[in-house]
Order: sequence, then structure tokens, then C-alpha cells
Amino acid sequence: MQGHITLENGEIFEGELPKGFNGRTYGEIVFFTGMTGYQEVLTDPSFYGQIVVFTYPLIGNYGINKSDNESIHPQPAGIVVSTAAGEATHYESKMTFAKAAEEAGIPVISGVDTRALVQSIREKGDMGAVLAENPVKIQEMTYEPLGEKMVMDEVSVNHPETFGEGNHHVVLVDFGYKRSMVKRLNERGCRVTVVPFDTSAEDIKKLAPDGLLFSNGPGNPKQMAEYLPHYKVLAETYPTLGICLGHQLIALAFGADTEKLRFGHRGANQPVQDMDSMKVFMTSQNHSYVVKEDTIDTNEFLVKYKNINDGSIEGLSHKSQTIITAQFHPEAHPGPADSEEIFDEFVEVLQTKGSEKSYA
Ligand SMILES: NC(=O)CC[C@H](N)C(=O)O
Repeated sequence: MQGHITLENGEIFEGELPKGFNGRTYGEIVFFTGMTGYQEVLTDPSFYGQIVVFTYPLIGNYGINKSDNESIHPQPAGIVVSTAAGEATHYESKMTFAKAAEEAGIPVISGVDTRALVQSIREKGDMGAVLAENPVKIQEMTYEPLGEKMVMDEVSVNHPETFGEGNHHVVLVDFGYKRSMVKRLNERGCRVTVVPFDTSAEDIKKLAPDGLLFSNGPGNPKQMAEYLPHYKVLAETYPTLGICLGHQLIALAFGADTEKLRFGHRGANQPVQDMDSMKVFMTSQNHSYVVKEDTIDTNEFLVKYKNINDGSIEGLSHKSQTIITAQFHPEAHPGPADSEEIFDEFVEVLQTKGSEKSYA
């Protein structure tokens, strides 16, 4: 059946919605540029509540497998594609993309002129949008910017859970984590305990961690303002790695500021430079917010990584404490594993229990 995307700025795009769809889906519309990786996007909690436009024109051709889910629950509010493959041709495929989205209750609108839609988002920025059978009057759009809402209760675990075995124990503070982060640490001899985002310092201490990982997650990092002093204490107490939202929270906790990009970095080929070695590598990314460079206290932090495309901050390293952060996704999934060595560095620090070695 026919469907429409109405953007907050009044523009309307046509497409095909699944038969029988009779609701309205609201969300912040963003675009993802990876050629593959739609299964990870469907299940990455950082996309919670967003309507994701895939720029690659054919989505679903290798189906959905058993191993690539990043979380149990489907996460985006809606999906926009040019062509949704009707058939999946991969030996590991268990289900078609359309079927997986349907079972998850995520509406997929296909046959959309995604090039024109993405051009509009690039020009005007990420904004609210509605998927519905008919265009929606702007006055009827009750879209509430996700960034302003506290969404952690929707994505963080309710109680601690431990994965894998190993000599080192990492406590992952969960803001909507991706499973591949746990896998990368398990592969490196770490046992990982995932804990709710608001776990107290005493409860974390009881788990006797060798280090902490502050995970990725949806929304504006400033939604966590009341927890920042707590996270600062945690990062000062244990060797800490912060990824994406985790990076932003550490920066905020230590007094820096964040801002929203006009349109986010979402894809699998964002070039990042290591400002020490000057080496450039390709990264997987998925974020709207960035740390503002002029607000970083350079007596305390070294800007370790920068984005080659727009010069934005991609990671920090504390000068005297064992804290390292990455705005990109070293766990990859989807995308290149060029930056996985950040996990090696982190585990190396855990080996010395953070006492002798700092990252910088
Ligand atoms: N992947 C993430 O952790 C995203 C962080 C944050 N929600 C942002 O959009 O910038």
C-alpha cells in the first residue's frame, strides 16, 4: 500500500508501506551510508527511536542470520529504503529482512527516492519525521526530540549479567550496549559483567572490576547530566574505556561540552587520524553529537583522534589517568575492524591494573 514520509520541515516523500500498516511512526530521521550492515542497524540500541534511511539502494539481499544481532530487541522506530530485496541469497540467512522487520514491528517504507531524501537531510539536518499512509499536517506532528528525553530505562539492562571467562574482569556500564563490544573483550581474555547505567559505586566495587567500559547508547549525552559526577568518580577509580556515548559522557563529566552535528556520522567508512602516529584508519560510526574541541581541558586530556572529513573530535586520552575514549566504534560491526587495537591497548592496561601505565 502507498505510504508517505512527512518531514518536520513540510517536505513529503512517497513510498510503499507493508499491507495493513495503519499506524503512524514518529522519530528523528537519520541516514546510514554503509553498503551492508542492515542487521546490525536493526538491532543497535543507539538507533533507538530513530527512523533510519539507508543510502545504499538495495537492502536485504543477504538476509538476516543468527549471529549478527547487536541486541535482543529491534531498535529503530522505522526504516526507509529504495529497494527492499524480496529474496535473501546467503547460506547463513534464516529470514528475509522484510520478515525480520515485520516480526519486530518496525515499519519499512520502500521505493522511496532516498537520494533526494538524504540530500534534504544533509541540507536541513536530522529532524523529526512521520511514516504514515497519508501525509501528515505539520501541526499534527507530536514529535518530541529524542535528544531531550531520558531513554536509558528503555535500553539499559535491569540487572547485572556476566559473559565469558578470563583473567580480567571488565564491568560494562550499559547505556544500550552492542554485543560486539562484549565479544571483542571476551576474545581478549576478559570476563564482562554488564550492569545498569545507574549502578552505584559500591555495587560496582563489589564486582571487583579491573576496568570499566562505558558503552554506546541513544540520545543526547546531556540527558545523563545528574549522573556525570558519579561517572567521573568511576573513571578516576578504574581504568576506563568510553565508546561513542561513553566517550561523550566522560568528556562531559570532566567539564567539556558537547553539541549536535547538523547530520550525524552513520556508516562504515569514516576516516579517523591518530594524532600521535598520524596513521589514518577507517571506522564504523553512528552518532549525532560530538565533543566541542575548544571546551576540552588540554592540561588534562590529549585529543587522541580526529575525523579527517570534518575535523571533529574522535577520541581522548587522559594525560595522567587510565582513561581513553573513542567516538567511533572500534568493535566495528558493521564496518571495518581497523581500530580494534584500542581493545588491545585497554587490556594491556588492565594487565598492569592501571597502576603503572597511563594511555597518553
Ligand atoms: N552510538 C552511540 O553511542 C551514539 C551516541 C549518541 N547517542 C549520539 O548520537 O551522538
